[in-house]
Amino acid sequence: MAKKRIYEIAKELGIENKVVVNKANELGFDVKNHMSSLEDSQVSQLKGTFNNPTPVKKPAKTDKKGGKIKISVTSIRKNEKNQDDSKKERDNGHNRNRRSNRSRSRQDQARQETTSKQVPKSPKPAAQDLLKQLKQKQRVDQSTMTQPAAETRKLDNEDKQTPKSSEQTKPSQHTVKQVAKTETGSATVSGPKIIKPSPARMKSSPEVAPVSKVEMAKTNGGPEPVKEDKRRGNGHNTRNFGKPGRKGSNQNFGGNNNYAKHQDKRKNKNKKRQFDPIPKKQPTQRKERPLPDALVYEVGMNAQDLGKLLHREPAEIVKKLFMLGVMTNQNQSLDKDAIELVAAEYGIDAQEKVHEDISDIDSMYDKLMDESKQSKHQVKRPPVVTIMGHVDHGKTTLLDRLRHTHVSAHEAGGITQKIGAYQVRIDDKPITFLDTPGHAAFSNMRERGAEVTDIVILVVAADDGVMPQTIEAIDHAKSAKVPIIVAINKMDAPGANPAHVTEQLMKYNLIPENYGGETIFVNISAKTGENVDELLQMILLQADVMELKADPTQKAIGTVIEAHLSRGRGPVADLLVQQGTLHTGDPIVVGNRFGRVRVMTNDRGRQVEKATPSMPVEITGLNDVPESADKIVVFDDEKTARSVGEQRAQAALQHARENVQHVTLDNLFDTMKKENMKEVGVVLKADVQGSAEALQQSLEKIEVEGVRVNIIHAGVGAVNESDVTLAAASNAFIIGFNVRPTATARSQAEADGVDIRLYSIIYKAIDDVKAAMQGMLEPTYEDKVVGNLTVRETWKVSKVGTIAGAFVDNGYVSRDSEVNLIRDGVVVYTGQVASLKRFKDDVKIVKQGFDCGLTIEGYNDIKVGDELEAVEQQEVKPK
Ligand SMILES: Nc1nc2c(ncn2[C@@H]2O[C@H](COP(=O)(O)OP(=O)(O)OP(=O)(O)O)[C@@H](O)[C@H]2O)c(=O)[nH]1
Repeated sequence: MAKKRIYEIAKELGIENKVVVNKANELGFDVKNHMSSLEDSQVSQLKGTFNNPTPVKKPAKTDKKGGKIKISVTSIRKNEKNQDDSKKERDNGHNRNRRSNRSRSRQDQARQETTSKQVPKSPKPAAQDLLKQLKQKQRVDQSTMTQPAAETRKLDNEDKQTPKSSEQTKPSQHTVKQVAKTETGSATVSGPKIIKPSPARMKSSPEVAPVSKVEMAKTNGGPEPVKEDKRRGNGHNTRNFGKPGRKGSNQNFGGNNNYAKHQDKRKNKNKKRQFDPIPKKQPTQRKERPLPDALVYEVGMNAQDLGKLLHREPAEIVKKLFMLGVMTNQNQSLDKDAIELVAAEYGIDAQEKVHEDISDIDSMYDKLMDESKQSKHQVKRPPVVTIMGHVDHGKTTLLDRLRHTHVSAHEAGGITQKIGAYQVRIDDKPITFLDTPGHAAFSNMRERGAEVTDIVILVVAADDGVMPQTIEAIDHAKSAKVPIIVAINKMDAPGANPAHVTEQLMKYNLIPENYGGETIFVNISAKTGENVDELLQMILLQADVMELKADPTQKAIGTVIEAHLSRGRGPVADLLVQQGTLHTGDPIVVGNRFGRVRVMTNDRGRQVEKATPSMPVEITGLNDVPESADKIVVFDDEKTARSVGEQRAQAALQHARENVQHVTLDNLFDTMKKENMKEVGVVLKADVQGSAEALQQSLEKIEVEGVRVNIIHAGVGAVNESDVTLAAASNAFIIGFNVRPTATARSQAEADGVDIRLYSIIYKAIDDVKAAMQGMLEPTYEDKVVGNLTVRETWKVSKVGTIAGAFVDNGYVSRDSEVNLIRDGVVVYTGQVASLKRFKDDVKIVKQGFDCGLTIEGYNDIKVGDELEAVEQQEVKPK
């Protein structure tokens, strides 16, 4: 048999180590401390010296006050814990607890020694009674136990009867513990106090509940009862509970019953986990959603983005890319090739999503226009007509006639609201006329990208024929590829010669049908209304040929014809709906403005709820006045419309700032006042250094009302691009003295709006700058020959004088022109044009290739063959 150490013997005897050591020494054994070991025979001898060979029952504690002895289960458990944990304590080195145990043992022993002298070695009657009660209760509990639990209990008791060391018997840790508890429990029953043996406490007491609920449940084969760990954290330091190696200082191993309970619970819990009959819930299998038909991607997406689109895990995408030779992680942006590889790997198409700039309403307009042209919902729409022609040929008269006869005649009360366009009805078919005659309006609209006109009506006066502006109108219409209907007007006039006009027009490739051409000619009188209906019919015919269609189902797009600010109604825009249908309340962006269609009025002044294609309407509800030719696009919501409008307005403002007008000598005075300038910037270039310096000194001396000249740069040589760039950036102008700008500098200056002034006399430059700063710079004018004429005929008319019948060889002559009369190469006379006529009508201007009749103020000696130079004064900038 192995040797036994003193402390083991002491433990068995329930005596303090020191006492045993002393006794061993008394017996002559070689014992130094509690760690000293003894032979088996020595142990028996030593044990024999103690009167009580069985473990000593400690005397019950006497209550100081009443002398009443209380035995608590807690105390019992504390003691058994002391016993049970002593080994653990050794290992764990919890000296503090050990010290406390030792001191407690010392006290107990001292008490025992005293008590052994005074009282018999048995528990006090009161304590015995209590124990009895306790045991009785336990028996009751035991009898109520389930059969398997009782069996377990029985087994346990059997174990108790055949005590074994914990090392030898290890059927299960729990059982060992229970056995240990049972052994020590009987020895240390007389422990400290407990007030009330609660069932919970009894449960963990070795005598009361050797079998835990867990075990009971296990034996039953049923599921473990729900753990009653409700008190967890109640009065405990829950942080450190049950964490081996992290025992907090507040954990009292020696006497903390709660800790023991907790340990039990933990063990039970672990066992429960180990033997839980309920199978663990399997992780739910993730159902894979089907792949999309196509991968609509944007360059720069990462594996996570693609995972979302493809309904796949990002890791799977990364893996796929890895297999394809693309090393990436989930967050790394992927290029087009990598994304398309992934799509191909999944066997689906890849479509790149092109980012659409919603603020680019011009592109949106074009896109919607194209879409509507492809639409299946297209229906016939009214034609949009512009009337063009030479001055005084009757455009306004025709428009007035149409408006009054064909609009007001059908509407009671006539036109109440004049808007920039109106609809005329013939046989109940509407025609939209733009109410702005002349090619200027047409070309202005075109210049801004607005092509709203379907048909041009070219008005030519039958008594005048083709005139310069007629030709211009033809050119404009042709370049816009808009078909022309010729209306030969003034058929009622005495000198009307439609055949002549037709002949003239044929030169411009406008060939009437009866001459084998395709152009429609209608002879009308805007004044009398003759054939005006026929003209309208011809417009409808032309429209039919053109198959003008639109899709009224889509969102409206249109163009502003005119806009103004109304005092009562705010910004008002006259617009033409070109495709789709515009509804009241639609959120819109118009050019750089935005809003919601508040009130919509048609060309007859009636409020309407919707406007269909080719319908001119007036709308209110915009945040500001738009410009003519601005595009209109409808948005889904007002918020987007607002943000787009604001974005566009901001961009326009930025653009305007970039194109800010630079200071020039001409605007210097105004700019100084407006911008509160303190100095005038000048870039100075001269032929020689001396001139540059002289000019610089003179200019820097100029001071007008506290404003001085600041020479930003002075140098020698031609004005070059960098001078222009510098001047543009510094809002300065350039003075060149005896130098010229280079060709590129000149064009750049024009583009940037930089003023270049060239001088060859110093004082002239200084005077000009001074005068400009004082706002007294006079513009320079120069006589310029604008046309050359040859006198072909002369008439002498009384009271009028001599009328020269002249032909304009080149350029033009106007009513404001001055003429030089040249005879045999000599300027004989210079005077103002007194009157200018074409046939019988006064005209403002006669251009190259036309005859005219003119008189010269104060000069009648005009002869056939005389040459006339038409001269006009034009403002010139020094070169
Ligand atoms: N006899 C006659 N005179 C006409 C006819 N149509 C217009 N006129 C006259 O021609 C002149 C000019 O007519 P407008 O309608 O002002 O001509 P316009 O082309 O609009 O002229 P601008 O506005 O200057 O471009 C006016 O005196 C009209 O009365 C017509 O059919 N017969």
